[in-house]
Amino acid sequence: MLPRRRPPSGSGSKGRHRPGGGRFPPPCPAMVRLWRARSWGALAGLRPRPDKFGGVSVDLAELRPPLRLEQAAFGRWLRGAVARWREEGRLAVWLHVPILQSRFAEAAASQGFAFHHAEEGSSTLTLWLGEGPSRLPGYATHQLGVAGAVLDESTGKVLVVQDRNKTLNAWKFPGGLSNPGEDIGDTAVREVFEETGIKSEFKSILSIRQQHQHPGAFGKSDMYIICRLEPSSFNISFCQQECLRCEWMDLMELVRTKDATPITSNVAKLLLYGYREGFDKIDITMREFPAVYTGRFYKLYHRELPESYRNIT
Ligand SMILES: NC(=O)C1=CN([C@@H]2O[C@H](COP(=O)(O)OP(=O)(O)OC[C@H]3O[C@@H](n4cnc5c(N)ncnc54)[C@H](O)[C@@H]3O)[C@@H](O)[C@H]2O)C=CC1
Ligand SMILES: [Mg+2]
Repeated sequence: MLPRRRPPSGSGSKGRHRPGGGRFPPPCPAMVRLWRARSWGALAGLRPRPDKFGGVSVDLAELRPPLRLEQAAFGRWLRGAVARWREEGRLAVWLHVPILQSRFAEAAASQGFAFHHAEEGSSTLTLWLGEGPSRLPGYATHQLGVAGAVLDESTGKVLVVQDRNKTLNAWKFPGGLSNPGEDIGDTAVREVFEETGIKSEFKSILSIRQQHQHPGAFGKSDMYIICRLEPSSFNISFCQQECLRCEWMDLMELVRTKDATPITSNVAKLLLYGYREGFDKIDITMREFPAVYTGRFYKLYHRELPESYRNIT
């Protein structure tokens, strides 16, 4: 059960008597609102936090015992809190619900909240309180897959695989899904190693494909990047679970074969062009810069920029 809500001090029109006999003047409405905002949170152990966009965020992981809070009691608390935030002109409510408290998501949904996203241990629901349709940003829109076109320049051969779990056995570059927080080049190198046993180094990005409503991305959009990699080992030891075949194939043969996915054929032609005429014709290279706000570094991918242009101030 939620502890009962106490009326704010000074509620009612006359103020109240103190034990010492003195009288408080009735607090101004702003003070009452502030008090209510604090005590509504405190009552449940919650600390609703305003954000810089005019919203308020509530994390149910902060709920203090009794943990066996009834759904109905939570629903009453939420209804009152939302009414107050609406009065205050808040634009949105973000409600973070630990997975074991999911019964509260049902209570929130019945008051108009909808899922924004879910991670392993919690879900986040939102309610838009502003005018017109919600302007809240959505969650992740794409998944990212990265493959490596590993070219052995001394032989003109490129590393290709056929997936085991596909109905069509077409040649493609080894690759797979990026891990959270993983750099593009690191995904390419890792996936190539996991699937083929070949070690390699990231050189550049060759192509980016964007495909919407991708079945393998749970209906979300799929971004598929193919990188150019340089091999540093050559003995294939491929993953039997993921791959049916794996080999070093002559680049010209890959360009000509009918047994390759269209994207593989196109990128093979691009790679052949770079191999013959210079990789600077095809490479989207990477430079690293310090990020201004976070104190971290980011990677910027772009076509080669001549020194004379880089140094323009
Ligand atoms: N046109 C092309 O050459 C191809 C491009 N791609 C792109 O590559 C990326 C993904 O590469 P992958 O090699 O598929 O990823 P991946 O190398 O990370 O492997 C994903 C693994 O998850 C397994 N898997 C997928 N769905 C599953 C499910 N529902 N239940 C259990 N296991 C499941 C797969 O069998 C596979 O072993 C995507 O961006 C995709 O668009 C994938 C295949 C062909
Ligand atoms: Mg794969």
